Parts: sequence; C-alpha cells; structure tokens
Amino acid sequence: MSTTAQTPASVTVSAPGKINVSLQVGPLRPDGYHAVASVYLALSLREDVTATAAPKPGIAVSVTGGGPLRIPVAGIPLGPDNLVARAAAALAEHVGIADPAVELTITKRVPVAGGMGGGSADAAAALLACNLLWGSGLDAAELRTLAAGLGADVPFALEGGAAVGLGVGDLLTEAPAGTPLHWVLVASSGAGLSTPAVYGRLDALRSEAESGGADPAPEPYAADPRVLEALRTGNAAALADVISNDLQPAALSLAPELVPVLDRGRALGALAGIVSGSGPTLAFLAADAASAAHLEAALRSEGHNALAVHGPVAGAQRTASKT
Ligand SMILES: C[C@@](CO)(OP(=O)(O)O)[C@H](O)COP(=O)(O)OP(=O)(O)OC[C@H]1O[C@@H](n2ccc(N)nc2=O)[C@H](O)[C@@H]1O
Ligand SMILES: Nc1ncnc2c1ncn2[C@@H]1O[C@H](COP(=O)(O)OP(=O)(O)O)[C@@H](O)[C@H]1O
Repeated sequence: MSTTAQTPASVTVSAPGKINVSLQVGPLRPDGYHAVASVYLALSLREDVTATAAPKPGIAVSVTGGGPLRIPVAGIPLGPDNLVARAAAALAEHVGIADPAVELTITKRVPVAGGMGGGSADAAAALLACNLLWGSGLDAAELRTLAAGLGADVPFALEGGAAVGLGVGDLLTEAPAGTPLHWVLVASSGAGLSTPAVYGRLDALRSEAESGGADPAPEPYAADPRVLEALRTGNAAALADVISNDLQPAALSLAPELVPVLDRGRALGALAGIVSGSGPTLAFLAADAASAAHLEAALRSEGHNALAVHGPVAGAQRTASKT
C-alpha cells in the first residue's frame, strides 16, 4: 500500500488554553528569559487546528474566530510568524520534508495575547496534526522537544492536565489532580498584553524595589507544595488561599483597569481572582460548577465577557480525520 493511501487528507486536533494557578518568576537571565516555577492547569476552553493536504507546496494559515468569548481574530499574523506555520515548518524540517504542502485552519476560542497560551495551544495542535497528516510517526518525547523550540508554554499544551513547569516553563512534571476545579474567565475588552512587555515591567518594578533596599527575587526551584496539595485533593477553598502569580503586579501596572474587575469578581462570590499568566484575562476560582455558572451570569449581566470553564482537561488530541 502506498504512503498516500495510508495518510489522511485532513486531521483536526484540539488543544487547551491554560491558566497558571501558581507562577513564581526568578530574576532576568542573560538569554532574556526568566526561570519559573509554574503550576499549569489546562482548561475546557480549547482551540482546534485542522491540517489539510494542499495541492501546491506552501504552508497556508487561516483563522476563524468566535466561540463563547467572541474572540476577534483581526491582527493575528497569517504568514510564517503564526505559531501553527512555525510548528509545521519545524516538523517538516525535522523529518526531511523539503516542500511541505499544507493548509492550517485555526478555530480560535482562547483570548489572543490574553495570558492563556492560545498561540501555544495552536502550535501544539499543529505539531500533532501535521505529524498525523504526514505519517511522520514522531513519538511524544520527540514532539515535546520540537514543542519546546517553539515556545516555553507549548510543551504543556501538548501534555494538558495539571503540571509543574520548571526551567522556562517547559520542563514538565505531571501534578496529580483530584476533582475538577471550576473557574470563570473574564476576557479583556481592550487589546491584549505582550508577554515580553509584562516580564519587562516585572524587571523594572523589581529593580525599583531593590534600589529601595528590597532583596532580589529568589531563583524558583520548586512549585509551592500547598498549591500541589490543594490540586491533588481538588480543594478549591484551600487553593484560593495559596493561588499566586508573580506577574500580576506587572500586568496590573500595565492594565490598571483590571483592578476593579478583580475586586468585582471577588465581591460577587469568587473564592479568589487572579490574572492569568501575563494577562489581561482574569480567572476567578468558584466553589463548584453551580457557583461558577452563577458568577458567570452575574459578571455577564454587568457587561463582562465572562465564561465558566473547568480543569484539568486533556492536552492536544485528534478529534477528527478525513481520508
Ligand atoms: C507568561 C507565560 C506563563 O505561562 O505565558 P502567557 O501567560 O504569556 O501565555 C509564559 O511564561 C510565557 O510563555 P510563552 O508565551 O510560551 O513564551 P515564549 O514565546 O517562549 O517567550 C516570549 C518572551 O517571553 C519572555 N519569557 C517567556 C518565558 C519565560 N520563562 N521567561 C521570559 O522572560 C521572554 O521575553 C520571551 O522572549
Ligand atoms: N496562532 C496564534 N494565535 C494567537 N496569536 C498568535 C498566533 N501565532 C502568533 N501569534 C502572535 O503571538 C501573540 C501572543 O499570542 P497568544 O498565545 O495569544 O498570547 P499569550 O502569549 O498571552 O498567551 C499574538 O499577539 C500574536 O501576535
């Protein structure tokens, strides 16, 4: 049987957005990155990427928006800078496909530049979809290595679930999780925040504090054990007490309009509210599914772009294939 007969004409892979329920950030490194101790949680707001064999060589990208948070997609690069194009090109080079011919269609549901790793989810989905479309046969470890070359958060989008990320966030260890946790996301109505700009603001805030006598930020060697224990037992109230994000002061300093929204979510019954990663999406922890639905409705009635979600959920996985 020929290779063409064995490989599908198109493959769709779905991959999750994430929040960081704990994010410790070390000092700026000479390579421009920061060591982190991150506790990732994959959420039920997912991206889809369909990879379709194309008649002519080239990597074509298109994006459709919408989803429950009504995500606008204008401004997402559609050329070689799109993370799905970079993922396909990296895989093609790795397996020796000189002229890849593929169309990649993203269905975007995760806020763009929102601190939820939507682009990383797309990259992870594109890696897996092209691996299946081309019959490349890379195993999970090889896909993880390619993922880490595309961005610090991409390996987690492949794995999903709950995990500790050390290094720049790419060195993953699974974090056992009990019953699912319920959250309400609030997407920003304004522009997103640039991840490097938020890390840069953190460095500036820290050097200002250090010139006033504060100690330098410590190297983050391990995730907070209280966070891991709360995840393991699925104890939302315990997690609410220890949830934290070192990037939050920097994100709030760049987007101060988020402060009253954080206060409002807590006043409406959230156990805790946090900036998701580099922001500006906010994540509110609810006691259970019913409380999350109630909080979503209350925030929506006040004009916020809110959505109840849960996690952990699975990482990148095939959802459809056509022959
Ligand atoms: C902050 C976090 C938290 O999970 O994600 P977001 O909330 O933005 O999605 C991550 O650290 C973002 O991961 P990701 O968006 O994959 O980062 P990359 O593309 O690899 O890096 C973009 C830029 O962010 C900065 N960066 C990223 C990761 C890291 N550990 N230290 C950094 O300083 C660097 O300036 C880097 O050039
Ligand atoms: N597939 C993609 N989806 C979204 N943004 C992308 C994608 N590919 C490249 N980008 C660029 O990466 C930036 C940040 O991506 P995104 O993953 O949405 O945010 P964050 O890093 O905050 O989680 C965007 O502003 C956009 O310029």
